[in-house]
Amino acid sequence: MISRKEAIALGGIQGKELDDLCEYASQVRDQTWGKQLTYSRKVFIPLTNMCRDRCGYCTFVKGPQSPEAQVMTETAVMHRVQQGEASGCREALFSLGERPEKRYPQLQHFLEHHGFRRLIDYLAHCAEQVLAKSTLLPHLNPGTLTRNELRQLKPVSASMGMMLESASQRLLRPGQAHHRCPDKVPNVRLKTLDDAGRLAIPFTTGLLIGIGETWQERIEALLLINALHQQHGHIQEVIIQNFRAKPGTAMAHCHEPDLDDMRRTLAVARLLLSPRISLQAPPNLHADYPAYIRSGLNDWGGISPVTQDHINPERAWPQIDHLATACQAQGYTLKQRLTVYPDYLKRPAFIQPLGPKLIAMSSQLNATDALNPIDQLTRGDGLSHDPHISHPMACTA
Ligand SMILES: O=c1nc2n(C[C@H](O)[C@H](O)[C@H](O)CO)c3cc(O)ccc3cc-2c(=O)[nH]1
Ligand SMILES: C[C@H]1O[C@@H](n2cnc3c(N)ncnc32)[C@H](O)[C@@H]1O
Ligand code: MET
Ligand code: SF4
Repeated sequence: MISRKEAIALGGIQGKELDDLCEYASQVRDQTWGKQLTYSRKVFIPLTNMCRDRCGYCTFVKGPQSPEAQVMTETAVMHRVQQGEASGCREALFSLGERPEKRYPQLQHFLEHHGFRRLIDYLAHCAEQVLAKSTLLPHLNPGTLTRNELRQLKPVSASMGMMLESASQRLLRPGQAHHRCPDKVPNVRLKTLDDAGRLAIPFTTGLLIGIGETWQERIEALLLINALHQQHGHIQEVIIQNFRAKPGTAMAHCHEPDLDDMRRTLAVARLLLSPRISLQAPPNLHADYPAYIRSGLNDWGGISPVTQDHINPERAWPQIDHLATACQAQGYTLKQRLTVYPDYLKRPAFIQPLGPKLIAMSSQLNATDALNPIDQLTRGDGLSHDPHISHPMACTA
């Protein structure tokens, strides 16, 4: 483990020095997580892609005038969930725009038409339906939430998440990634993380790397996350996600972080964060699995046999057997996990009221895993033209 001062001094290291740092981070990972890497088999549910923010890197967001703007109906949600069940998924990842109903009357009308006041109420309802009618566990990623909203969502989810992205205030200035994004104000996001801890919600957070933050700001963000975890014990995983530049966004021409930058950041994250916080990087946003494994991560996050990564739709998921082979070549097995990590199953406050269901699913997963460790995953999605996904205008008649 390293100090803040040491971490800051590691910015820019390369070559042998960087190799040694990564080796140290890998040893620390191995001591806690052993020779096993994990992933969660999931379906992606983009409940709506409308959002009141406009992050400079985001292609997910669509304005109501766009033909791609959508709100998923409950039928569409359940259809996708059933496809996920049939493909061995255990997680329904709800990821959506932030408070779009505050900006767009079309969305308000959709909600009223279906008997809901706020988008969060509709999200809670859909998650409840998933729990009642399927074996998938909801993981909710709707962005910033008040303590009351978190309290409302906890009983209908196994875990929740929200990327801190960055703790840099600078990124709110004109020309920066979070200009005019009220939900990306670092103190607002840190408050959500703190409230989630007070309510004992197993929580995922992380940093988006390469959106204009400095190395020192990255370190400060990791330390803030770790401090909240030391207070509440609720940060189950930290995602280190590399920014990908996308055509049509404000940041289309910005530099993407290079492999050394990601290795350095993963290794320092492993050495700064509490060892029991899972360290995750998505496998579909880069090409070098061995280098990532050798930088100290222990988890690949959610991977879907059914749906695209709707945040990065141009980046296909790897086939699980391919990923498993890459892990094996480095001396690691690949294991499916639930959206909530095993540590929390021993802590009743974190799994109320779903505890018995989660514990049963965890044992069942371990039993199946012993029989059938690797399944084939198909590429792509084929759902982008899902007839059940409605244009909001079509629903507000
Ligand atoms: O497919 C994706 N899954 C994303 N996930 C899902 C994640 O990989 C899994 O659902 C969790 O690992 C479940 O524990 C996120 C979850 C969060 O709580 C916060 C941010 C993300 C970001 C992404 C993402 O960009 N793409
Ligand atoms: C769901 C998460 O996806 C991430 N996200 C959004 N846009 C991009 C991009 N261009 N590249 C990589 N990650 C992105 C953000 O961190 C968001 O919180
Ligand atoms: N809008 C939320 C956020 O940025 C959820 C992920 S992006 C679709 O945190
Ligand atoms: S990243 Fe999330 S908050 Fe930002 S514009 Fe996209 S959907 Fe909205």
